[in-house]
Amino acid sequence: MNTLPIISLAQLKKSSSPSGNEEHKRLYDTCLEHGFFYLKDHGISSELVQKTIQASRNFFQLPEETKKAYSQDKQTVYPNTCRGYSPLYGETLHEDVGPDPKELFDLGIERPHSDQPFTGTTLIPDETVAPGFASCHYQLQGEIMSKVVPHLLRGLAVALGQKPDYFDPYFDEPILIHRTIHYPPEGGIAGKHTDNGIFTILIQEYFPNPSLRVYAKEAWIDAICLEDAFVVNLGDMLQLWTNGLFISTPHEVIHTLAKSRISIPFFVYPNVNAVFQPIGSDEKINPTEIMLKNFNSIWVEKTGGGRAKELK
Ligand SMILES: O=C(O)CCC(=O)C(=O)O
Ligand SMILES: [Fe+2]
Repeated sequence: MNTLPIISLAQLKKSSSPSGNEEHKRLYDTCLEHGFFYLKDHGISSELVQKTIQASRNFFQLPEETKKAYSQDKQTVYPNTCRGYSPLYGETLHEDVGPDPKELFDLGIERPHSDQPFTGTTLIPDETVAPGFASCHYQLQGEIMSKVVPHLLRGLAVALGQKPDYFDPYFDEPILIHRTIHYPPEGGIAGKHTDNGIFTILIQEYFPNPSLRVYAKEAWIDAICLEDAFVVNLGDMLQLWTNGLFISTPHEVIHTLAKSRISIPFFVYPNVNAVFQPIGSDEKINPTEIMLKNFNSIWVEKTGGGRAKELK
């Protein structure tokens, strides 16, 4: 059966040599060929993951008017479509599929408001309204951003033949879209798309049958659930940064099971005012401009996410 590769974060962290180890070589090949992999040995407890999935499930079971008190239009961060609750048929990831039957809540890294996009606080239900929702999510976010993201960035830098700290200056205050999604039973969908950022760390609720599938090596591959492993997929911005070497892979969710499904993707982007030059080019790229265009395409024009327009 065609499956996605498994990469060990602990092995990536072990390397003492500047050119990396066998795991970095496997990561390099994986990023070239699949752009999608499982990440194991990430150091985040499954108890915290399970608690956060359950807290999400409880939030989505609240009455619609309770959830709508935290809608995107109540949020104060610019653009307000990057935070808060979006009901069923809110997001369009592929124009032909149309608005997705799924509901979601977006969090970010809590920072004081500024005139920069994607920067500020989230209006999120407190413990009395949704017990454990904010607290579990922010604890998980803290762990993902300290135990996983910096080490994965370093692993990718070494795999690319760069110094381990190559990406560090661009990610000291990264932008994060931290999302939890609820797919209804027998018909939850996320339309075909690519992710727009550097990479996405995806936690999917465990089910014996897969709902996420990935188009790699000219075939659709099921991203089956592997217990205790996260899914990582590379985004368009890393594809651009590496001049097309590392690939951002199309994927979609078709959830047909009788129980609804929770997933928790963390979409990682560089600092809001970062400017990077794709490897081997003089071009200067502002990631925030790319992000704003993507948000406009998804939420305003409703023409899809990432490179969805190229995917028929
Ligand atoms: O829910 C999933 O498994 C994947 C969701 C996804 O690809 C996305 O929101 O970008
Ligand atoms: Fe995605």
